[in-house]
Amino acid sequence: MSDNAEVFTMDRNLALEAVRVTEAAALAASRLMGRGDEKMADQAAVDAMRTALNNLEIDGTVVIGEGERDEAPMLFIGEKVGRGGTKIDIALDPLEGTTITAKGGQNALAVIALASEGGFLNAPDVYMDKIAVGGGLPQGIVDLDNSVAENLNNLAKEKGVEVADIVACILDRPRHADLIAQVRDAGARIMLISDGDVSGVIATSQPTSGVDIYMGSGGAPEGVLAAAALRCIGGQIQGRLLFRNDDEKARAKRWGITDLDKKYDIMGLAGGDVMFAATGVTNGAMLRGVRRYAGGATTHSIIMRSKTGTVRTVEATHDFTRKPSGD
Ligand SMILES: O=P(O)(O)OC[C@H]1O[C@](O)(COP(=O)(O)O)[C@@H](O)[C@@H]1O
Ligand SMILES: [Mn+2]
Repeated sequence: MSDNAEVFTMDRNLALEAVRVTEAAALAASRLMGRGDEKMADQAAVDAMRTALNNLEIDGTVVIGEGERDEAPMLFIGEKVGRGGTKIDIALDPLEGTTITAKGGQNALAVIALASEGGFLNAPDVYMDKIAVGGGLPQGIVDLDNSVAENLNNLAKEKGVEVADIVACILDRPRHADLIAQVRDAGARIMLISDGDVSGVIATSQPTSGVDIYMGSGGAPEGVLAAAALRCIGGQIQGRLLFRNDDEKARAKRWGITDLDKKYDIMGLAGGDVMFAATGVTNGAMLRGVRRYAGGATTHSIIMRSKTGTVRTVEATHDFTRKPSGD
């Protein structure tokens, strides 16, 4: 983290501006819900998010984006966005849940997080092993280096419940077969999700979601975004990058990561002053999806800041007859 990040405070109004950015991406992606074309839905979200971002009075740098310049024509890592102003680092996922959207499933989001310069881990697009729990629990109650059973038992004890009452949210992937078996052996319950672990991690901090712990590997960029959300809403997350080959290791090194086995805590993933905004694309546990009707649409968003812990939900009505682009 740069020295700047320690002393720098983001303009709080920026949080309210950020929601326009996720609203625009969600509105665009939602038009393609259930159309079976992930790429088209993603591209629509990317285009809309980029246009909205470039309207903000910031000197923004995309730190977590759509990929490296050669593979992502827009919102690539290192891309400068905004009309000029405060220096801000940006982590974004214009469509978190491309497959969900293509199938019209649950919990697709348009997501952005802002940090003071240097706040985010420059995570390459590799997998990350993650563990997360909600707020109000003692620091270190779960740890990536503990066994699955140990984590579940400690969490149950702290929450004053049986292990059988604990629900672990895990991405439904063959790579998680062993993890799932260990959770079952420990006696806990499981909620398997098809995609969308930003939403899965945030669910740990929401009592109504029924999720107590998130476990397993997903995208590293999504780990950074989820950490930003938990910084604001409360909760703990740890992440460790997972590399499948030398090329992925080389990528990490290119972004200045020297210790490839490092276990990152929440501040290591998203430090300094952080803001997080998300708009529902499809219906989910936290947010309703975009609803479209003649001449307009409604969006449902959440915006939050680490500095104050204020969490706002914003319901917006968009009139396409007056604002055709929906931005
Ligand atoms: O599908 P994989 O390769 O297991 O990757 C998991 C990652 O993909 C997602 O499910 C969906 O992400 P995208 O829609 O942005 O591609 C993330 O939530 C998760 O971190
Ligand atoms: Mn994603």
